[in-house]
Amino acid sequence: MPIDKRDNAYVVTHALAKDTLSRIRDVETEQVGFRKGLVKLGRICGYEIIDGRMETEYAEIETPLEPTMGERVKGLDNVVIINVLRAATPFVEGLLKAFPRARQGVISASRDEAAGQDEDGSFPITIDYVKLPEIHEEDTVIVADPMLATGSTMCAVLDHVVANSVDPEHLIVLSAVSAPDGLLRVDEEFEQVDLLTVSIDDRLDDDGFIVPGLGDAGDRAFRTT
Ligand SMILES: O=P(O)(O)OC[C@H]1O[C@H](OP(=O)(O)OP(=O)(O)O)[C@H](O)[C@@H]1O
Ligand SMILES: O=c1cc[nH]c(=O)[nH]1
Ligand SMILES: [Mg+2]
Repeated sequence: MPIDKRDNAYVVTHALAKDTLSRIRDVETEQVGFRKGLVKLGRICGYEIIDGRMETEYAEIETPLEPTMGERVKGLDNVVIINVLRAATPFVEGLLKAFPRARQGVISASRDEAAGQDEDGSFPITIDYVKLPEIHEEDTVIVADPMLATGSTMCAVLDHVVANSVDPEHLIVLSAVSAPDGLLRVDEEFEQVDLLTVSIDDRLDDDGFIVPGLGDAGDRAFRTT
């Protein structure tokens, strides 16, 4: 079963997704390996979304030899991918291999870690740039961010995505690693969202980092500290 239901979220259980995540968790995996791993994970997750969330339909096709019935994925042209800068960039590169004709949106969001966490554990989020395509009823919208920790970033992002837009057919929040707190928060604030992740980790540490996690995804992918 490639996608399993766990509490309020769905988990991508493809063996290659688990293998790839284990490789990028490894502290010895340097920038290039880390970034390539995130690209690969995005591609696998894209294929799993097609398999688990989209339908196929029969279509007449003409091979060089004779007409026959084939199957086509419905709605492949109605996919919107939203890239939450910056750590989602390699993840989205992989998703685009599954959805090459996706319309794309970009939201630049970052946790203000210097300001510290509020009493409820959430971070203030700075949003610098928002550019979203028009969202239609028939769309599958995938909001991609490899890390869902406290959920502060994703909730701030979703505020922009749902504002002034119709309810799309699917609104999927896709992450590689999630903390239970973040999944709970997004689920409580946006009940229409389908939460999909490769791993639900144990907990958050005192700095709001996912444990065991993989560290700071943006820093590891962009070689900043
Ligand atoms: O669920 P949260 O507690 O909000 O944490 C998750 C967010 O934190 C990281 O981004 P960061 O702010 O480090 O920015 P970056 O992607 O530019 O590194 C990560 O990429 C998520 O966007
Ligand atoms: O564990 C975490 C939490 C937030 N952002 C990351 O990159 N990693
Ligand atoms: Mg971010």
